[in-house]
Amino acid sequence: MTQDEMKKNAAWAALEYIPRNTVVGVGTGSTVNHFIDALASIKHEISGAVSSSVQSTEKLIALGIPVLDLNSIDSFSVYVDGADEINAQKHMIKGGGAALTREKIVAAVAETFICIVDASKQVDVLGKFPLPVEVIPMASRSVSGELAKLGGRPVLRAGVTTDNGNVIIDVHDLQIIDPLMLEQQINNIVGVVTNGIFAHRPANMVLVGSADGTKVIK
Ligand SMILES: O=C(CO)[C@H](O)[C@H](O)COP(=O)(O)O
Repeated sequence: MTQDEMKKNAAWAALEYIPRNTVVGVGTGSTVNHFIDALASIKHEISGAVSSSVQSTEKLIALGIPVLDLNSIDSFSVYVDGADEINAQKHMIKGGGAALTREKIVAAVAETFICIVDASKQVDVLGKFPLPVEVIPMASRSVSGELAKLGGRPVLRAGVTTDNGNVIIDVHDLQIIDPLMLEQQINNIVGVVTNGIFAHRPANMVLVGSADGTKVIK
């Protein structure tokens, strides 16, 4: 079974956890693209979606799923998104698709975060995947200097501008022993919008697609 088939299995398994007649929070990425296909199969049973990126919004609309403004709702029950890495505490690294800030905003409003991944995303210690940090463009040099002081190797992601008009700095060679502390520490650097550690808002449930089926971790 290919990695993409495992992603697809995890994504379709998420349908079982979508309450009907509610708004659904939708993340970004190739796993989520499968989830949007799955969501389209029950589009008449949901009230619409809130989206974490222009990319997901375009796909949702193309498949006939109404996209609501996050500011038009107080809260919603379920947010479904992928991850680049996830540990046993359900802390994640996200932002491989450069959508981390909107993903964190939408996830913050959701009651439940369901993370959909293939088995390769499960790790003991976060940090092998370079940590994405969204940065205001004029601060990229100063922020890189501060990130280097934390022990990482910052690399500006070439040719990428986020949906918010910012740049992404990927921090290589980090061993993230304390995700809660590092998430806060990086967010305190002036010029950082947010970073891709999701520890203060971990997943509540993980659906792991593998060759042996989809495992549910609650
Ligand atoms: O955080 C993300 C986008 O910003 C994605 O969830 C993450 O990169 C995983 O992507 P994929 O499902 O394509 O493996």
